[in-house]
Amino acid sequence: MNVICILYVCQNTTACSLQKIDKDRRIISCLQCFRPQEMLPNHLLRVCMKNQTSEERNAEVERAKKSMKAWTLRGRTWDYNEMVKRYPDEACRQALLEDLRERHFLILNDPKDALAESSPPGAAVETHNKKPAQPTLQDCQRVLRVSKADMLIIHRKLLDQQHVEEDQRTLFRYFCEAILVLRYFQRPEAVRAFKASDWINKTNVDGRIDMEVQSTKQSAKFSITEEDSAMLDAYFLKIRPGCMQDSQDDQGRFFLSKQGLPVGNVTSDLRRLHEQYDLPSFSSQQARRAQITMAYSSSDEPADERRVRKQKRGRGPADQDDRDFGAFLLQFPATASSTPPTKKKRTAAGFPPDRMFYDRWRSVQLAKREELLLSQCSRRPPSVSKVSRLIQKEAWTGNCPCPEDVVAKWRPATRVQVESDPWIITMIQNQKWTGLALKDFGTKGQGVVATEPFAMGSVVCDYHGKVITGAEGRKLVESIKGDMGYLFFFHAAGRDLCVDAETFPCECHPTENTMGRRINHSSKRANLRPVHCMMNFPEGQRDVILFRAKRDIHLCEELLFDYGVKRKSFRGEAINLDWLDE
Ligand SMILES: C[S@@+](CC[C@H](N)C(=O)[O-])C[C@H]1O[C@@H](n2cnc3c(N)ncnc32)[C@H](O)[C@@H]1O
Repeated sequence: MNVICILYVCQNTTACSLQKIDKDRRIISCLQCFRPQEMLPNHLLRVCMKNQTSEERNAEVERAKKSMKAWTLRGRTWDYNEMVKRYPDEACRQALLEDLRERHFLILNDPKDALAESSPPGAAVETHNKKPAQPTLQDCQRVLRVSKADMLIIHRKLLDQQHVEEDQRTLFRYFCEAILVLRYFQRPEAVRAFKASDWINKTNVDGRIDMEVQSTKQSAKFSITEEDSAMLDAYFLKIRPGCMQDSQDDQGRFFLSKQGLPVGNVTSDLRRLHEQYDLPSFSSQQARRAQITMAYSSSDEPADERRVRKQKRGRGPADQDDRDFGAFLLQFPATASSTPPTKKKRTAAGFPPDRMFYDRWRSVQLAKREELLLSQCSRRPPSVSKVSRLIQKEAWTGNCPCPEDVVAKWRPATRVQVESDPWIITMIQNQKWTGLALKDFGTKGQGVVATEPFAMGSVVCDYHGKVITGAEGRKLVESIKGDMGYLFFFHAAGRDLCVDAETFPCECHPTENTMGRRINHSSKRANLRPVHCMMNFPEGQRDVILFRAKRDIHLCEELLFDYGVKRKSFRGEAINLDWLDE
């Protein structure tokens, strides 16, 4: 038996984390602080309305519930067809779509759905009306990520021989079943048929745990990680024996109900696990499809060729090939740094000796390598020579991306990518944005010019200053009348925020001439668009205003953005962008 070391998270939150899964509480956002709350009445009592009466708090709870209901009914669903009409700019629309998906909005007529069906480019918007959106592999596997911390706590308790409640044991079994279905794409009937002897006969090959599951229809060979194996082992050694009863015939199955019978319905168990975490449920079929789609979309085989290949072989064999290629990828993960599987290894693992899977594997790896290179150029499109240098640094010996292709594939980062981009985070921290210079513009005072071109969508710099939230920021803006353009007031995520760039130099950069505050106003010639982001700094999230290029910006061009000034003649009013987060 392998000794597995798992890092436990939330060690001192054991009790409260596990309590969370006991009750299925609605999360309701507090309309005072705009933060989601699991127990709003308690929160209001202790934090946001501690000085008010209980009647006032009850009324506030009702108001919040109504608001949540209204949002669920109307606000959570977006129709892609409507977005196409309202937001004609493709790049911005895609960024918005990405953002909405990431935040769990429900997208009607999602073009991804059409992509999954490999329909021709351009047909997506017209043909997707009839089908529900195809979830991504990430969506399908979300429940494994979300529940992991709780499962690690149960796992540790099991190993430490501590008491684990009955429902926690059952939940742990659901999780183990979900591992096999959602991570290793086993069919529910195969998981149901999985035998204790299959588990006992598993072998450890170079850190991967190989096993074979015999179901009535077919047998499936696959290998799992040591970490997943540790979870299944804890179930097998610590939970399953407690379920066995002399009076029941368990048929030697691995997964048993608490009455000691083979589990009846793996799909229902998965649904219950999803319900426990308030997540939409995904079937094993959706997970398998998502996995195939992912393998395809990360392959650089043109969509047309894929379609022709599928058509030639007919639907059945093509699907079988895709499944086999999925198994091939599980056996030989294609990362940017992995070495390609040799013919000997491929055949030893039971795959055909020809190059078909090998070539597809290389395509997947090439796409990953391109992705890796592009992730190092998040601010602006790289030059061919920069990509060549990055490739050289990686010292790949074969299957190298072509620098020109990488340059052509550059796209502006989505908001979610920007919010965690290490380079942008460093620039905000040290205020050493490159490609910018100060210039005197006479009556306007100083302004900022581009010393390098910026492609549309590039992140140019931030509007730096102390962020003041709520009424205090509004008061600050109102108290300063007239010639004043260093307060950036806006409304985002339901809150009033004000960036104070008037206090200069700022506390955090006493010696830096921060650039964002020097950018002048123009409503007609604006080439920058301010965007509100919640940047993920190592010490936590923070509100930041970033400027992105609205169009390609040329060398020596002055950078300008629209302060949102209503009056015709600009007199230096505070920047006032109520619409920023709409
Ligand atoms: C955020 S600052 C911009 C940098 C400023 N020009 C400087 O020298 O520090 C805003 C101030 O710049 C000036 N300004 C900005 N845009 C202007 C414009 N289009 N016309 C005239 N003055 C402008 C106004 O004095 C305004 O209060």
